[in-house]
Amino acid sequence: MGAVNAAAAPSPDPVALDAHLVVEAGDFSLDLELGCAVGVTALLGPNGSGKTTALTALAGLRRPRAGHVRVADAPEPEWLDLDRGVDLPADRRSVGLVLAEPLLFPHLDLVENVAFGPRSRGMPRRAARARASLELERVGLGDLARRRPGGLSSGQAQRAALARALATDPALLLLDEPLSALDPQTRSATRADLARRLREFAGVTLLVTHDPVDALTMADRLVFLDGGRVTQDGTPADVVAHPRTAYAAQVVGLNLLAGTVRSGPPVVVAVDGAGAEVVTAEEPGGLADGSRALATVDPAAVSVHRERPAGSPRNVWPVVVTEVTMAGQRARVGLDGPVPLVAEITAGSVAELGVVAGTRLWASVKATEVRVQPG
Ligand SMILES: Nc1ncnc2c1ncn2[C@@H]1O[C@H](COP(=O)(O)OP(=O)(O)OP(=O)(O)O)[C@@H](O)[C@H]1O
Repeated sequence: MGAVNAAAAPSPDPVALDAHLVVEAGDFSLDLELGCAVGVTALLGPNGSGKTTALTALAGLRRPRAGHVRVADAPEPEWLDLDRGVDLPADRRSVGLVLAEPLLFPHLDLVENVAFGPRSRGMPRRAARARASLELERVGLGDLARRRPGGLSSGQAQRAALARALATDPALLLLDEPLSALDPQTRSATRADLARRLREFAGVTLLVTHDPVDALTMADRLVFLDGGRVTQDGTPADVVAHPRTAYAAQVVGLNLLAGTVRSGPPVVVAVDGAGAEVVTAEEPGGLADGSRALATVDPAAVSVHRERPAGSPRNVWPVVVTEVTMAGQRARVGLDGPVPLVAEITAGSVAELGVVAGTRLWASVKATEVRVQPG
């Protein structure tokens, strides 16, 4: 049996991006080691923690003081090795870059915008346009190929920016807060399209974001930075189980419930495997009956009670406390019930309700506190 198990054990994913970046910028210093497999790694951290500095150093737009960058699948895999005098210029690094603002050429239509990269790398005009059309199809913009950027919505422009970044077959895709300039409705629809496209991309993606939903829905791995140093590196499940910093706890602390929509009013998400439903006061556009959705609830919006609460809350479930973690005057309380939840309550409530592992309580969430987006 042992031999069978050993044979079946998955081998670790090969490292496709191997980097060590030592960057100094004024008083700030970044010292970051990264080993990423193919897939999406989210880079998270508070303002000024060094996320953008890391991306610009990888792209060759900023020179580290020391370090190395190797990207296994790039045509020229050695991008940086300062000990050996290697520092490949930005235009020879196989990088796609998407920023918060799409920065498309206003006088060119979408096909020409997206064909620009392949053309400038020597691809013949007709082939570059065919490639651009394919990339636009892949992000759902096939019908808008002849439009100029001025005629696009913000979400369409950002999808066009992704198509442009991928049209050169980069080995490394860098996304710096790609959804942060979008309004909430556009943001969730664009996120779903982006996530779908990234799952098909065969290279390494580094996604800088402040948004927990971006990180939890798109990334296979989370790397947390603070003050230019890695504070935690793991899968979303690892970080949820053992967040090492208050920032990480806050990021992964969001209750995220995947399920299927039943159109309303009120709109309901039937949570996968739970036999429970979550009612939302939102009327999310584009979520047809039976479509996949993600409902999110801030732990601070989960109330706990000794008795079944009377009155207005639409979402009320009997729960059992699984664990209590104190952080200053607040406590995070794990709850097992028809839907798994984390509640964040005051230390005073913990004492008042006698909350310890095994306590039976009622949890309630107002329908106005449930956000829903395409899943
Ligand atoms: N050219 C520079 N000269 C001096 N300081 C700089 C320079 N570039 C960046 N910094 C500093 O480096 C630190 C990291 O900045 P960086 O933009 O990488 O952070 P970030 O994590 O991307 O932040 P945000 O989330 O706000 O975008 C900041 O303190 C910033 O002020």
